[in-house]
Amino acid sequence: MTTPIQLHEVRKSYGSGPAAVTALAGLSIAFPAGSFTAVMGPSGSGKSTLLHCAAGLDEPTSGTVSLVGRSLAGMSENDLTLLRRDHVAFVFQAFNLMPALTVRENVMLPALLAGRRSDPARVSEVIRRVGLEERATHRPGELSGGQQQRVAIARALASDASVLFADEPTGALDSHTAAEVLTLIRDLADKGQTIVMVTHDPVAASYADNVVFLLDGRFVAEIATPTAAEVAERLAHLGSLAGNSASRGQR
Ligand SMILES: Nc1ncnc2c1ncn2[C@@H]1O[C@H](COP(=O)(O)OP(=O)(O)OP(=O)(O)O)[C@@H](O)[C@H]1O
Repeated sequence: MTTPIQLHEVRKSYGSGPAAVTALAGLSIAFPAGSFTAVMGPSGSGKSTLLHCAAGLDEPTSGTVSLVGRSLAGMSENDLTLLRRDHVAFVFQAFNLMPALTVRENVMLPALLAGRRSDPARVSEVIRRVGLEERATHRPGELSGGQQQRVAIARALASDASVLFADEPTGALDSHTAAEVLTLIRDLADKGQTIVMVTHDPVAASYADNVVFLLDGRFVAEIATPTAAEVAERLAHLGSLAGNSASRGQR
């Protein structure tokens, strides 16, 4: 099986000297094709930095990243943009929709930016799948948070990207709407997309095939076929360790 996302000994530091912050401390991790992985860990453990480095949105201080079989080291901004455009979809907590465009236009935007023609029937189909067919001509400001996130998911569906990065996709949603959105993300994984989702929510993580836990920028644990209770327990344990290491650092 191929491995579309691979990080090898990735270190990421911000700033320099005594004020430097190490967000990733030599992290090696691989996400196999078609897997749905939740990334968890205490606040500041490096989850978003992992996602940004894996997607080529941020450059590691050292170590290597490969995405859909391409090494990102030394790749130009332009080539990175093209690689993301053709292979990667994003769903963020803050929806990232264009306020002036309708639902339908937002879903078609990645294809438009890539200079590809959208198939109108397919666009209608993905909008129907996320339950927004009656809202297709509305603008994001006229939709609820859950509906806006469903537009972002429809956009990811329409893009046919092989990799989806999601950063707290349900962070702004109530539990019922979050469940709907997670079911849609789960469907994408079942259709073969490789999904990496950062979340604080053990229930959200339980939709994944696998949960990886970070602490202080390192991989520390993993749970396959997780239940929300197992994840919550592990997270509480890591939270207490994070507290200890923070207080050690102050001495
Ligand atoms: N642009 C930046 N400049 C300086 N420090 C940063 C920057 N981005 C992240 N950091 C630091 O790197 C560490 C890891 O941050 P990151 O956002 O990856 O953590 P996280 O696990 O996603 O946290 P949270 O759960 O709170 O979102 C933190 O100590 C953070 O303050």
